[in-house]
Amino acid sequence: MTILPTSARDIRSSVSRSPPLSVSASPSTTFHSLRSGSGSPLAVRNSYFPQQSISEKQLKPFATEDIKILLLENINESARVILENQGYQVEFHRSALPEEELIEKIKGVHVIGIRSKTKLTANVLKHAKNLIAVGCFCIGTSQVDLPYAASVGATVFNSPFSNSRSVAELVIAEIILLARQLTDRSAEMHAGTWNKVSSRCWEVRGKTLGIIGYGHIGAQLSVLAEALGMDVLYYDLVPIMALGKAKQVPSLDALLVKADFLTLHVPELPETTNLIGAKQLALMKSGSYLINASRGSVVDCQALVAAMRSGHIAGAALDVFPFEPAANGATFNATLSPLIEDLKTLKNLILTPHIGGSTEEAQKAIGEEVAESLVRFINAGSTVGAVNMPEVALRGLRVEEEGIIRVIFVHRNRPGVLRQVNEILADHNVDKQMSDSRGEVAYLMADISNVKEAEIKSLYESLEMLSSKIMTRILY
Ligand SMILES: NC(=O)C1=CN([C@@H]2O[C@H](COP(=O)(O)OP(=O)(O)OC[C@H]3O[C@@H](n4cnc5c(N)ncnc54)[C@H](O)[C@@H]3O)[C@@H](O)[C@H]2O)C=CC1
Ligand SMILES: O=C(O)CCC(=O)C(=O)O
Repeated sequence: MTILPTSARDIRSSVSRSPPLSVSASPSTTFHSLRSGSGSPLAVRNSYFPQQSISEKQLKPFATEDIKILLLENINESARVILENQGYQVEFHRSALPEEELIEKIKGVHVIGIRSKTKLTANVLKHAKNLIAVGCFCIGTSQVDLPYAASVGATVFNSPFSNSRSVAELVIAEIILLARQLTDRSAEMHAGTWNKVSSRCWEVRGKTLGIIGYGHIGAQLSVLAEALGMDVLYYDLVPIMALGKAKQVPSLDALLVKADFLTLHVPELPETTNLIGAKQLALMKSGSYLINASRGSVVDCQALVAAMRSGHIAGAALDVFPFEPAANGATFNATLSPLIEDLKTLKNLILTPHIGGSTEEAQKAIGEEVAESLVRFINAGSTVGAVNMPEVALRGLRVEEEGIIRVIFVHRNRPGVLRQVNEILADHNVDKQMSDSRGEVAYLMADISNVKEAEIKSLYESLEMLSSKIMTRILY
Protein backbone atom coordinates (compact mmCIF):
# COMPACT_ATOMS: atom_id res chain seq x y z
CA MET A 1 0.00 0.00 0.00
CA THR A 2 1.16 3.51 -0.66
CA ILE A 3 0.35 6.79 0.90
CA LEU A 4 -2.36 8.57 -1.02
CA PRO A 5 -1.23 10.94 -3.71
CA THR A 6 -1.73 14.57 -2.83
CA SER A 7 -4.47 14.85 -5.37
CA ALA A 8 -6.53 12.25 -3.58
CA ARG A 9 -9.80 13.69 -2.40
CA ASP A 10 -10.60 10.86 -0.08
CA ILE A 11 -9.28 9.94 3.27
CA ARG A 12 -9.65 6.44 4.54
CA SER A 13 -10.29 5.33 8.03
CA SER A 14 -10.94 2.52 10.34
CA VAL A 15 -13.36 2.59 13.21
CA SER A 16 -14.14 0.25 16.01
CA ARG A 17 -15.70 0.58 19.39
CA SER A 18 -15.70 -1.43 22.56
CA PRO A 19 -19.02 -2.48 23.96
CA PRO A 20 -20.05 -0.23 26.83
CA LEU A 21 -18.07 -0.70 30.00
CA SER A 22 -16.24 -3.77 28.79
CA VAL A 23 -12.75 -4.30 27.58
CA SER A 24 -11.99 -4.01 23.90
CA ALA A 25 -14.04 -6.08 21.47
CA SER A 26 -12.31 -7.95 18.71
CA PRO A 27 -10.36 -5.42 16.74
CA SER A 28 -12.31 -5.80 13.57
CA THR A 29 -10.08 -3.42 11.74
CA THR A 30 -11.45 -2.63 8.35
CA PHE A 31 -9.29 -0.71 5.97
CA HIS A 32 -11.30 0.52 3.06
CA SER A 33 -9.78 1.02 -0.26
CA LEU A 34 -10.20 4.25 -2.12
CA ARG A 35 -13.17 4.25 -4.41
CA SER A 36 -12.00 4.55 -7.91
CA GLY A 37 -13.12 7.82 -9.39
CA SER A 38 -14.68 8.85 -6.11
CA GLY A 39 -16.94 11.48 -7.51
CA SER A 40 -18.76 13.18 -4.72
CA PRO A 41 -16.22 15.26 -2.94
CA LEU A 42 -18.40 17.81 -1.23
CA ALA A 43 -16.21 20.53 0.13
CA VAL A 44 -16.35 20.38 3.89
CA ARG A 45 -18.05 23.72 4.60
CA ASN A 46 -16.37 24.38 7.83
CA SER A 47 -17.08 27.74 9.33
CA TYR A 48 -15.11 26.75 12.43
CA PHE A 49 -11.88 26.86 10.45
CA PRO A 50 -11.84 30.31 8.92
CA GLN A 51 -8.19 29.85 8.03
CA GLN A 52 -9.06 26.90 5.83
CA SER A 53 -7.40 27.29 2.47
CA ILE A 54 -8.56 26.06 -0.88
CA SER A 55 -5.65 23.62 -0.82
CA GLU A 56 -7.18 21.84 2.15
CA LYS A 57 -7.73 18.12 1.79
CA GLN A 58 -11.32 17.10 1.70
CA LEU A 59 -11.39 14.36 4.26
CA LYS A 60 -13.45 11.25 3.98
CA PRO A 61 -13.19 8.72 6.73
CA PHE A 62 -14.43 5.70 4.87
CA ALA A 63 -14.82 4.88 1.27
CA THR A 64 -18.01 6.85 1.40
CA GLU A 65 -20.30 4.11 0.20
CA ASP A 66 -19.61 2.48 3.53
CA ILE A 67 -21.28 5.16 5.65
CA LYS A 68 -24.86 4.19 6.42
CA ILE A 69 -27.24 6.81 7.74
CA LEU A 70 -30.78 6.23 8.95
CA LEU A 71 -33.00 9.32 8.89
CA LEU A 72 -36.31 9.06 10.77
CA GLU A 73 -39.26 11.39 11.38
CA ASN A 74 -39.41 13.12 8.01
CA ILE A 75 -36.19 15.06 8.38
CA ASN A 76 -35.98 17.90 5.89
CA GLU A 77 -34.70 17.22 2.39
CA SER A 78 -31.90 19.76 2.89
CA ALA A 79 -30.22 17.21 5.16
CA ARG A 80 -30.65 14.37 2.71
CA VAL A 81 -29.11 16.37 -0.10
CA ILE A 82 -26.01 17.23 1.96
CA LEU A 83 -25.54 13.67 3.20
CA GLU A 84 -26.21 12.00 -0.14
CA ASN A 85 -23.84 14.40 -1.89
CA GLN A 86 -21.14 12.96 0.34
CA GLY A 87 -21.89 9.56 -1.11
CA TYR A 88 -23.25 8.20 2.16
CA GLN A 89 -26.02 5.61 1.99
CA VAL A 90 -29.10 7.33 3.37
CA GLU A 91 -32.25 5.45 4.37
CA PHE A 92 -35.18 7.78 4.94
CA HIS A 93 -38.41 7.21 6.90
CA ARG A 94 -41.30 9.64 7.33
CA SER A 95 -42.17 8.54 10.87
CA ALA A 96 -40.50 7.27 14.00
CA LEU A 97 -40.14 3.47 14.26
CA PRO A 98 -41.56 1.16 16.91
CA GLU A 99 -38.80 0.17 19.34
CA GLU A 100 -38.28 -3.35 18.00
CA GLU A 101 -37.89 -2.14 14.43
CA LEU A 102 -35.63 0.68 15.58
CA ILE A 103 -33.37 -1.82 17.33
CA GLU A 104 -33.11 -3.90 14.16
CA LYS A 105 -32.36 -0.90 11.96
CA ILE A 106 -29.89 0.77 14.30
CA LYS A 107 -27.67 -2.32 14.39
CA GLY A 108 -26.29 -1.63 10.93
CA VAL A 109 -25.94 2.13 10.78
CA HIS A 110 -23.09 4.53 11.56
CA VAL A 111 -25.31 7.56 12.05
CA ILE A 112 -28.95 8.02 12.98
CA GLY A 113 -30.95 11.22 12.46
CA ILE A 114 -34.04 11.76 14.60
CA ARG A 115 -36.41 14.47 15.81
CA SER A 116 -38.30 14.48 19.09
CA LYS A 117 -40.22 11.20 18.88
CA THR A 118 -37.48 8.60 18.63
CA LYS A 119 -36.33 7.49 22.06
CA LEU A 120 -32.67 6.47 21.96
CA THR A 121 -32.55 4.78 25.33
CA ALA A 122 -29.65 2.70 26.63
CA ASN A 123 -31.71 -0.35 25.67
CA VAL A 124 -31.83 0.79 22.05
CA LEU A 125 -28.29 2.16 21.89
CA LYS A 126 -26.71 -1.00 23.24
CA HIS A 127 -27.64 -2.68 19.94
CA ALA A 128 -26.02 0.06 17.86
CA LYS A 129 -22.63 -1.55 17.41
CA ASN A 130 -21.49 0.65 14.51
CA LEU A 131 -22.98 3.93 15.65
CA ILE A 132 -20.57 6.88 15.72
CA ALA A 133 -23.03 9.79 15.76
CA VAL A 134 -26.62 10.83 16.41
CA GLY A 135 -28.12 13.89 14.76
CA CYS A 136 -31.05 15.39 16.66
CA PHE A 137 -32.71 17.51 13.98
CA CYS A 138 -34.33 19.66 16.68
CA ILE A 139 -33.43 21.61 19.82
CA GLY A 140 -34.42 19.16 22.56
CA THR A 141 -32.13 16.20 23.23
CA SER A 142 -33.97 14.64 26.16
CA GLN A 143 -35.10 11.80 23.89
CA VAL A 144 -31.51 10.51 23.83
CA ASP A 145 -29.69 8.96 26.78
CA LEU A 146 -26.76 11.33 26.33
CA PRO A 147 -24.35 9.90 28.93
CA TYR A 148 -24.94 6.38 27.68
CA ALA A 149 -24.42 7.47 24.08
CA ALA A 150 -21.10 9.07 25.10
CA SER A 151 -20.09 5.95 26.98
CA VAL A 152 -20.36 3.94 23.76
CA GLY A 153 -18.60 6.62 21.71
CA ALA A 154 -21.66 8.00 19.91
CA THR A 155 -21.41 11.77 19.55
CA VAL A 156 -24.75 13.59 19.61
CA PHE A 157 -25.40 16.83 17.71
CA ASN A 158 -28.48 19.06 17.67
CA SER A 159 -29.56 22.39 16.26
CA PRO A 160 -29.63 24.77 19.21
CA PHE A 161 -31.71 27.61 17.78
CA SER A 162 -32.80 27.11 14.17
CA ASN A 163 -36.46 26.72 15.12
CA SER A 164 -36.56 29.17 18.05
CA ARG A 165 -38.19 31.95 16.04
CA SER A 166 -40.88 29.59 14.74
CA VAL A 167 -41.81 28.56 18.28
CA ALA A 168 -41.87 32.18 19.44
CA GLU A 169 -44.17 33.17 16.57
CA LEU A 170 -46.53 30.27 17.33
CA VAL A 171 -46.77 31.40 20.94
CA ILE A 172 -47.52 34.99 19.92
CA ALA A 173 -50.32 33.71 17.69
CA GLU A 174 -51.69 31.61 20.54
CA ILE A 175 -51.68 34.51 22.99
CA ILE A 176 -54.03 36.44 20.70
CA LEU A 177 -56.12 33.38 19.82
CA LEU A 178 -56.67 32.64 23.51
CA ALA A 179 -57.39 36.24 24.46
CA ARG A 180 -60.11 36.40 21.79
CA GLN A 181 -61.40 32.79 22.15
CA LEU A 182 -60.79 32.54 18.43
CA THR A 183 -60.56 28.77 18.07
CA ASP A 184 -63.95 28.38 19.79
CA ARG A 185 -65.55 31.00 17.53
CA SER A 186 -64.08 29.35 14.46
CA ALA A 187 -65.24 25.87 15.55
CA GLU A 188 -68.75 27.24 16.16
CA MET A 189 -68.88 28.79 12.69
CA HIS A 190 -67.67 25.52 11.15
CA ALA A 191 -70.53 23.83 13.01
CA GLY A 192 -73.01 26.41 11.64
CA THR A 193 -73.39 28.64 14.74
CA TRP A 194 -73.09 32.45 14.70
CA ASN A 195 -71.99 33.49 18.23
CA LYS A 196 -70.87 37.13 18.37
CA VAL A 197 -69.51 37.76 21.89
CA SER A 198 -67.15 40.20 23.58
CA SER A 199 -67.50 38.99 27.15
CA ARG A 200 -64.10 37.84 28.52
CA CYS A 201 -62.38 38.64 25.23
CA TRP A 202 -59.39 40.96 25.62
CA GLU A 203 -56.74 42.97 23.86
CA VAL A 204 -53.25 41.78 24.73
CA ARG A 205 -51.82 45.30 24.91
CA GLY A 206 -50.93 46.14 28.52
CA LYS A 207 -51.25 42.54 29.70
CA THR A 208 -48.37 40.77 31.41
CA LEU A 209 -46.60 37.88 29.73
CA GLY A 210 -44.75 35.58 32.14
CA ILE A 211 -41.99 33.55 30.50
CA ILE A 212 -40.50 30.55 32.28
CA GLY A 213 -37.07 29.90 30.74
CA TYR A 214 -35.48 32.94 29.09
CA GLY A 215 -33.27 31.07 26.64
CA HIS A 216 -33.31 31.17 22.85
CA ILE A 217 -37.09 30.90 22.54
CA GLY A 218 -38.05 32.85 25.66
CA ALA A 219 -35.86 35.79 24.62
CA GLN A 220 -37.25 35.89 21.04
CA LEU A 221 -40.73 35.81 22.46
CA SER A 222 -39.95 38.64 24.85
CA VAL A 223 -39.08 40.98 21.97
CA LEU A 224 -42.15 40.04 19.94
CA ALA A 225 -44.50 40.40 22.92
CA GLU A 226 -43.20 43.87 23.74
CA ALA A 227 -43.87 44.90 20.16
CA LEU A 228 -47.52 44.03 20.85
CA GLY A 229 -47.51 46.31 23.88
CA MET A 230 -47.25 43.54 26.48
CA ASP A 231 -45.27 43.82 29.70
CA VAL A 232 -42.79 40.96 29.95
CA LEU A 233 -41.59 39.28 33.13
CA TYR A 234 -39.47 36.18 33.16
CA TYR A 235 -38.17 33.57 35.52
CA ASP A 236 -35.00 31.60 34.83
CA LEU A 237 -32.66 29.56 37.00
CA VAL A 238 -29.74 31.74 36.00
CA PRO A 239 -29.49 35.54 35.82
CA ILE A 240 -29.99 36.56 32.18
CA MET A 241 -29.77 40.04 30.73
CA ALA A 242 -33.24 41.36 29.93
CA LEU A 243 -34.10 42.42 26.40
CA GLY A 244 -36.07 45.63 25.96
CA LYS A 245 -38.02 46.49 29.09
CA ALA A 246 -38.49 42.92 30.25
CA LYS A 247 -37.72 42.17 33.90
CA GLN A 248 -36.42 39.01 35.55
CA VAL A 249 -38.24 37.98 38.71
CA PRO A 250 -36.53 36.13 41.56
CA SER A 251 -38.83 33.12 41.85
CA LEU A 252 -41.37 31.09 39.95
CA ASP A 253 -44.07 32.05 42.43
CA ALA A 254 -43.38 35.74 41.83
CA LEU A 255 -44.06 35.14 38.15
CA LEU A 256 -47.17 33.02 38.68
CA VAL A 257 -48.99 35.68 40.69
CA LYS A 258 -48.33 38.44 38.15
CA ALA A 259 -48.73 36.84 34.71
CA ASP A 260 -51.89 37.18 32.63
CA PHE A 261 -50.35 34.77 30.15
CA LEU A 262 -47.82 32.19 31.33
CA THR A 263 -45.63 30.37 28.79
CA LEU A 264 -43.07 27.63 29.33
CA HIS A 265 -39.72 27.40 27.51
CA VAL A 266 -37.58 25.10 29.63
CA PRO A 267 -35.91 21.82 28.68
CA GLU A 268 -37.22 18.43 29.75
CA LEU A 269 -35.29 17.57 32.89
CA PRO A 270 -36.10 15.74 36.12
CA GLU A 271 -36.33 19.20 37.77
CA THR A 272 -38.84 20.49 35.21
CA THR A 273 -41.22 17.53 35.50
CA ASN A 274 -44.63 18.90 36.53
CA LEU A 275 -43.06 22.33 37.03
CA ILE A 276 -46.63 23.55 36.65
CA GLY A 277 -48.97 21.44 38.79
CA ALA A 278 -52.06 22.06 40.92
CA LYS A 279 -50.18 24.26 43.41
CA GLN A 280 -48.69 26.51 40.74
CA LEU A 281 -51.97 26.75 38.82
CA ALA A 282 -53.72 27.83 42.02
CA LEU A 283 -51.19 30.64 42.42
CA MET A 284 -51.90 31.95 38.93
CA LYS A 285 -54.32 34.86 38.52
CA SER A 286 -57.95 33.94 38.11
CA GLY A 287 -58.82 34.15 34.41
CA SER A 288 -55.21 33.81 33.26
CA TYR A 289 -53.91 31.63 30.41
CA LEU A 290 -51.25 28.91 30.11
CA ILE A 291 -49.18 27.98 27.06
CA ASN A 292 -46.90 24.95 26.86
CA ALA A 293 -44.71 24.47 23.80
CA SER A 294 -41.74 23.01 25.68
CA ARG A 295 -42.24 19.36 26.64
CA GLY A 296 -45.35 17.48 27.76
CA SER A 297 -43.80 16.41 31.05
CA VAL A 298 -43.49 20.01 32.24
CA VAL A 299 -47.20 20.54 32.90
CA ASP A 300 -49.42 18.25 34.97
CA CYS A 301 -52.27 17.89 32.46
CA GLN A 302 -54.66 16.41 35.00
CA ALA A 303 -54.25 19.50 37.18
CA LEU A 304 -54.68 21.75 34.16
CA VAL A 305 -57.96 20.03 33.24
CA ALA A 306 -59.24 20.64 36.78
CA ALA A 307 -58.12 24.30 36.76
CA MET A 308 -59.83 24.92 33.42
CA ARG A 309 -63.03 23.13 34.42
CA SER A 310 -63.28 25.36 37.48
CA GLY A 311 -62.80 28.45 35.27
CA HIS A 312 -59.69 29.53 37.20
CA ILE A 313 -57.62 29.16 34.03
CA ALA A 314 -59.47 30.85 31.16
CA GLY A 315 -57.67 29.14 28.32
CA ALA A 316 -54.61 27.15 27.37
CA ALA A 317 -52.56 26.10 24.37
CA LEU A 318 -50.73 22.78 24.37
CA ASP A 319 -48.31 21.88 21.59
CA VAL A 320 -46.61 19.06 23.48
CA PHE A 321 -47.96 16.14 25.47
CA PRO A 322 -46.70 13.39 27.73
CA PHE A 323 -48.32 11.09 25.15
CA GLU A 324 -47.52 11.79 21.49
CA PRO A 325 -48.11 9.43 18.57
CA ALA A 326 -45.12 8.42 16.44
CA ALA A 327 -46.57 9.32 13.06
CA ASN A 328 -48.98 11.59 11.26
CA GLY A 329 -52.46 10.18 10.77
CA ALA A 330 -52.38 8.37 14.11
CA THR A 331 -55.40 8.91 16.28
CA PHE A 332 -55.19 11.26 19.21
CA ASN A 333 -57.62 9.67 21.62
CA ALA A 334 -58.07 7.63 24.80
CA THR A 335 -55.97 4.79 23.44
CA LEU A 336 -52.97 7.07 24.01
CA SER A 337 -54.25 8.42 27.31
CA PRO A 338 -57.70 8.82 28.89
CA LEU A 339 -56.67 12.42 29.64
CA ILE A 340 -57.00 13.24 25.97
CA GLU A 341 -60.75 12.84 26.07
CA ASP A 342 -60.86 15.18 29.10
CA LEU A 343 -58.80 17.76 27.25
CA LYS A 344 -61.11 17.60 24.24
CA THR A 345 -64.11 18.63 26.35
CA LEU A 346 -62.54 21.96 27.35
CA LYS A 347 -63.42 25.32 25.82
CA ASN A 348 -60.70 27.74 24.74
CA LEU A 349 -58.06 25.01 24.67
CA ILE A 350 -55.81 24.99 21.61
CA LEU A 351 -54.32 21.58 20.85
CA THR A 352 -51.57 21.33 18.23
CA PRO A 353 -49.49 18.29 17.20
CA HIS A 354 -46.01 19.42 18.35
CA ILE A 355 -45.61 21.91 15.51
CA GLY A 356 -43.76 24.67 17.35
CA GLY A 357 -40.71 24.26 15.14
CA SER A 358 -42.55 23.05 12.07
CA THR A 359 -42.01 25.75 9.47
CA GLU A 360 -40.28 25.51 6.12
CA GLU A 361 -37.63 27.98 7.28
CA ALA A 362 -36.83 26.18 10.51
CA GLN A 363 -36.79 22.67 9.06
CA LYS A 364 -34.52 23.65 6.15
CA ALA A 365 -32.12 25.44 8.49
CA ILE A 366 -32.09 22.54 10.95
CA GLY A 367 -31.54 20.04 8.14
CA GLU A 368 -28.52 21.95 6.88
CA GLU A 369 -27.04 22.72 10.27
CA VAL A 370 -27.18 19.20 11.70
CA ALA A 371 -26.17 17.51 8.43
CA GLU A 372 -23.13 19.79 8.18
CA SER A 373 -22.14 19.00 11.76
CA LEU A 374 -22.39 15.31 10.92
CA VAL A 375 -20.27 15.69 7.79
CA ARG A 376 -17.57 17.56 9.72
CA PHE A 377 -17.63 14.85 12.34
CA ILE A 378 -17.60 11.90 9.96
CA ASN A 379 -14.99 13.32 7.63
CA ALA A 380 -12.71 15.22 9.97
CA GLY A 381 -13.55 14.10 13.51
CA SER A 382 -14.66 17.58 14.66
CA THR A 383 -17.03 17.46 17.63
CA VAL A 384 -17.80 21.19 17.57
CA GLY A 385 -21.49 21.54 18.42
CA ALA A 386 -21.71 18.16 20.19
CA VAL A 387 -23.98 17.99 23.24
CA ASN A 388 -22.54 14.92 24.97
CA MET A 389 -18.83 15.01 24.08
CA PRO A 390 -16.13 17.56 24.66
CA GLU A 391 -15.93 19.95 21.72
CA VAL A 392 -12.64 19.26 19.98
CA ALA A 393 -11.46 20.31 16.53
CA LEU A 394 -8.25 20.49 14.59
CA ARG A 395 -7.87 22.50 11.43
CA GLY A 396 -8.14 20.48 8.24
CA LEU A 397 -5.15 18.85 6.61
CA ARG A 398 -3.66 20.59 3.60
CA VAL A 399 -3.26 18.80 0.32
CA GLU A 400 0.51 19.13 0.50
CA GLU A 401 0.59 17.45 3.90
CA GLU A 402 1.43 13.95 2.80
CA GLY A 403 1.81 10.99 5.10
CA ILE A 404 -0.24 12.55 7.87
CA ILE A 405 -2.92 10.55 9.57
CA ARG A 406 -5.54 11.80 11.99
CA VAL A 407 -6.05 9.68 15.09
CA ILE A 408 -9.29 10.03 17.01
CA PHE A 409 -9.39 8.22 20.31
CA VAL A 410 -12.50 8.34 22.47
CA HIS A 411 -11.68 6.96 25.88
CA ARG A 412 -12.73 6.69 29.46
CA ASN A 413 -11.50 9.71 31.37
CA ARG A 414 -8.81 8.17 33.59
CA PRO A 415 -5.37 9.30 34.70
CA GLY A 416 -2.51 8.18 32.49
CA VAL A 417 -4.35 7.62 29.21
CA LEU A 418 -2.68 10.53 27.42
CA ARG A 419 0.74 9.16 28.37
CA GLN A 420 -0.21 5.70 27.05
CA VAL A 421 -1.51 7.15 23.79
CA ASN A 422 1.58 9.26 23.31
CA GLU A 423 3.82 6.26 23.94
CA ILE A 424 2.02 4.50 21.09
CA LEU A 425 2.47 7.54 18.85
CA ALA A 426 6.05 8.14 20.04
CA ASP A 427 7.84 6.96 16.89
CA HIS A 428 6.09 9.61 14.83
CA ASN A 429 5.94 13.34 14.89
CA VAL A 430 2.78 14.60 16.57
CA ASP A 431 2.02 17.68 14.47
CA LYS A 432 -1.06 18.73 16.38
CA GLN A 433 -2.98 17.32 19.29
CA MET A 434 -6.15 18.32 21.13
CA SER A 435 -7.83 16.57 24.00
CA ASP A 436 -10.69 17.41 26.27
CA SER A 437 -13.00 15.59 28.63
CA ARG A 438 -16.65 15.78 29.60
CA GLY A 439 -17.52 13.76 32.67
CA GLU A 440 -16.55 10.14 32.20
CA VAL A 441 -15.53 10.48 28.56
CA ALA A 442 -12.56 12.14 26.88
CA TYR A 443 -11.94 12.85 23.19
CA LEU A 444 -8.47 13.05 21.74
CA MET A 445 -7.46 14.10 18.25
CA ALA A 446 -3.92 14.01 16.94
CA ASP A 447 -2.42 14.56 13.50
CA ILE A 448 0.76 12.55 13.18
CA SER A 449 3.17 12.76 10.29
CA ASN A 450 5.62 10.52 8.47
CA VAL A 451 3.39 7.52 8.90
CA LYS A 452 3.78 4.77 6.36
CA GLU A 453 0.54 3.15 5.45
CA ALA A 454 1.86 -0.22 6.60
CA GLU A 455 2.26 1.25 10.09
CA ILE A 456 -1.32 2.37 10.45
CA LYS A 457 -2.69 -1.05 11.30
CA SER A 458 -0.24 -1.53 14.13
CA LEU A 459 -0.93 1.95 15.53
CA TYR A 460 -4.61 1.23 15.35
CA GLU A 461 -4.30 -2.12 17.06
CA SER A 462 -2.12 -0.70 19.84
CA LEU A 463 -4.73 1.96 20.59
CA GLU A 464 -7.44 -0.66 20.52
CA MET A 465 -5.59 -2.63 23.19
CA LEU A 466 -5.82 0.20 25.74
CA SER A 467 -8.37 -0.71 28.38
CA SER A 468 -9.61 2.88 28.46
CA LYS A 469 -10.65 2.71 24.82
CA ILE A 470 -14.22 3.48 23.81
CA MET A 471 -13.64 4.09 20.11
CA THR A 472 -10.69 4.46 17.78
CA ARG A 473 -10.92 6.09 14.37
CA ILE A 474 -8.04 6.70 12.07
CA LEU A 475 -8.49 9.02 9.10
CA TYR A 476 -5.87 9.04 6.39
N1 LIG B 1 -42.73 22.73 20.53
C1 LIG B 1 -41.67 22.61 19.77
O1 LIG B 1 -41.77 22.23 18.60
C2 LIG B 1 -40.33 22.94 20.31
C3 LIG B 1 -40.05 22.78 21.64
N2 LIG B 1 -38.82 23.10 22.13
C4 LIG B 1 -38.58 22.94 23.57
O2 LIG B 1 -38.30 24.21 24.13
C5 LIG B 1 -37.26 24.06 25.07
C6 LIG B 1 -36.56 25.39 25.28
O3 LIG B 1 -35.87 25.73 24.10
P1 LIG B 1 -34.77 26.90 24.09
O4 LIG B 1 -35.35 28.19 24.46
O5 LIG B 1 -34.09 26.80 22.79
O6 LIG B 1 -33.80 26.38 25.22
P2 LIG B 1 -32.62 27.17 25.91
O7 LIG B 1 -31.70 26.13 26.44
O8 LIG B 1 -32.07 28.22 25.01
O9 LIG B 1 -33.33 27.89 27.14
C7 LIG B 1 -33.88 27.20 28.21
C8 LIG B 1 -33.85 28.11 29.42
O10 LIG B 1 -34.54 27.46 30.46
C9 LIG B 1 -33.84 27.73 31.67
N3 LIG B 1 -34.21 26.71 32.65
C10 LIG B 1 -33.83 25.42 32.73
N4 LIG B 1 -34.42 24.82 33.76
C11 LIG B 1 -35.20 25.74 34.35
C12 LIG B 1 -36.06 25.72 35.48
N5 LIG B 1 -36.24 24.61 36.19
N6 LIG B 1 -36.68 26.86 35.81
C13 LIG B 1 -36.51 27.99 35.09
N7 LIG B 1 -35.70 28.07 34.01
C14 LIG B 1 -35.06 26.96 33.65
C15 LIG B 1 -32.39 27.69 31.27
O11 LIG B 1 -31.57 28.36 32.20
C16 LIG B 1 -32.44 28.39 29.91
O12 LIG B 1 -32.23 29.78 30.02
C17 LIG B 1 -36.38 22.96 24.46
O13 LIG B 1 -35.62 22.32 25.44
C18 LIG B 1 -37.39 22.05 23.84
O14 LIG B 1 -37.75 21.05 24.76
C19 LIG B 1 -37.85 23.60 21.32
C20 LIG B 1 -38.09 23.77 20.00
C21 LIG B 1 -39.33 23.40 19.36
O1 LIG C 1 -39.92 19.45 15.17
C1 LIG C 1 -39.64 18.51 15.91
O2 LIG C 1 -39.69 17.35 15.58
C2 LIG C 1 -39.21 18.74 17.34
C3 LIG C 1 -39.20 20.17 17.74
C4 LIG C 1 -38.76 20.24 19.14
O3 LIG C 1 -39.49 19.93 20.03
C5 LIG C 1 -37.38 20.62 19.44
O4 LIG C 1 -36.70 21.18 18.55
O5 LIG C 1 -36.95 20.38 20.57
